[in-house]
Amino acid sequence: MKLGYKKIVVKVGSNVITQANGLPDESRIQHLVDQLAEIKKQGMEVILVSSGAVASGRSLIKVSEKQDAVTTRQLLAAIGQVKLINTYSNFFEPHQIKCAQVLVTKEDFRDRAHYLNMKNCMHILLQNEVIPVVNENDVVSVTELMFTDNDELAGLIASMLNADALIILSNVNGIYNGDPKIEGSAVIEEITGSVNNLASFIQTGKSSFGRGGMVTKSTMAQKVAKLGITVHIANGTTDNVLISLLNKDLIHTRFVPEKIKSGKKKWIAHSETSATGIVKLNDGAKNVLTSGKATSLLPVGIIEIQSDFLKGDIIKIIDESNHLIGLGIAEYGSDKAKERIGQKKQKALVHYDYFYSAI
Ligand SMILES: Nc1ncnc2c1ncn2[C@@H]1O[C@H](COP(=O)(O)OP(=O)(O)O)[C@@H](O)[C@H]1O
Ligand SMILES: N[C@@H](CCC(=O)OP(=O)(O)O)C(=O)O
Repeated sequence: MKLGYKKIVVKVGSNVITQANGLPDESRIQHLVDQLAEIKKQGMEVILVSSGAVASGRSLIKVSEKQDAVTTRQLLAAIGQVKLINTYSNFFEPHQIKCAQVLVTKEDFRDRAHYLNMKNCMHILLQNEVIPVVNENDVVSVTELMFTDNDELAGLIASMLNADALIILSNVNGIYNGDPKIEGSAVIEEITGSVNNLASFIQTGKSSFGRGGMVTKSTMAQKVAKLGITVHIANGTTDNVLISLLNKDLIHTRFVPEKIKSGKKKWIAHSETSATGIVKLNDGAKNVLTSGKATSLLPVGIIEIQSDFLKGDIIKIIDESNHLIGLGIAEYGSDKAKERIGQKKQKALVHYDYFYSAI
């Protein structure tokens, strides 16, 4: 295959594997499995992030209209995930490939011990030639505990496993420069760096069974590409989509990766929600820190500690206008940091190796 990746994460959206009538599209699932098996046989490590539990559940049980949305989703996902994983398992079997169910929550990425347990488990599955099939644990992840959607989850998995590429399969050919339904809109084939006006192209509506929509897909894709992982958004309903994409024979959107960041930086990049402290910098410090050079955050550039933290905590670093500059791990607590505000020749609050620039 022309794209010489060694490890890829493939995310399949609900729409790709659900028919218009809401029932699972088994022939589509089988076709995707056949392609994944082919890719694996070529020597690539494959991790699948698949949505579709709720949609599968809908085909198995009729839910009372009186039931609220949260419990309905729990019920459908709990029943549907069994069917979803069985369908994958049955389709992988003729290829002599085993798949494994990995259900995760946001909490598993926040807690470093959980994170490392999950990472070790994934490694052992891959070492044993098993394809992990990952989904959110929708039974316990409700309301604010949920991922924005499985695109966010796929981005986290790709970062955690240092994948070469993340392939997001949706029901459109990629990100269009206008409404995909309107004639004249075309697929943006390559996106480099942070494109400020990207969101303006995207309609806020989502496809019928999806959760996050294209806006969250593009935000996540830019963040993941910044960590050094190529992100592709392509149409999962196109025949042979994965094989064509990997052979550079498909029109779709590709996010060009930046320089590869370390595993620790990748974890920090996705840890904004678990940050405790908030540290405000002056413009001079902001410029140095975001210049791309290896520089640590020194107390001389700090103008305010807005929220307390302990040594080892993730802290948010903001500029004078309160915009996020980056995230880092504190080398000491906020008590010491407060004493050192604006002072020269003090130990760095965040070492360069543990700083992730969000700009
Ligand atoms: N500029 C755009 N380019 C591509 N798709 C867009 C754009 N604006 C809005 N969309 C919508 O985003 C949808 C895909 O997102 P989503 O519903 O989250 O899918 P999935 O279930 O695959 O995660 C498309 O079906 C499309 O209608
Ligand atoms: N975990 C849910 C999927 C939620 C989700 O993000 O869906 P999608 O936007 O189609 O990728 C399920 O399996 O039904």
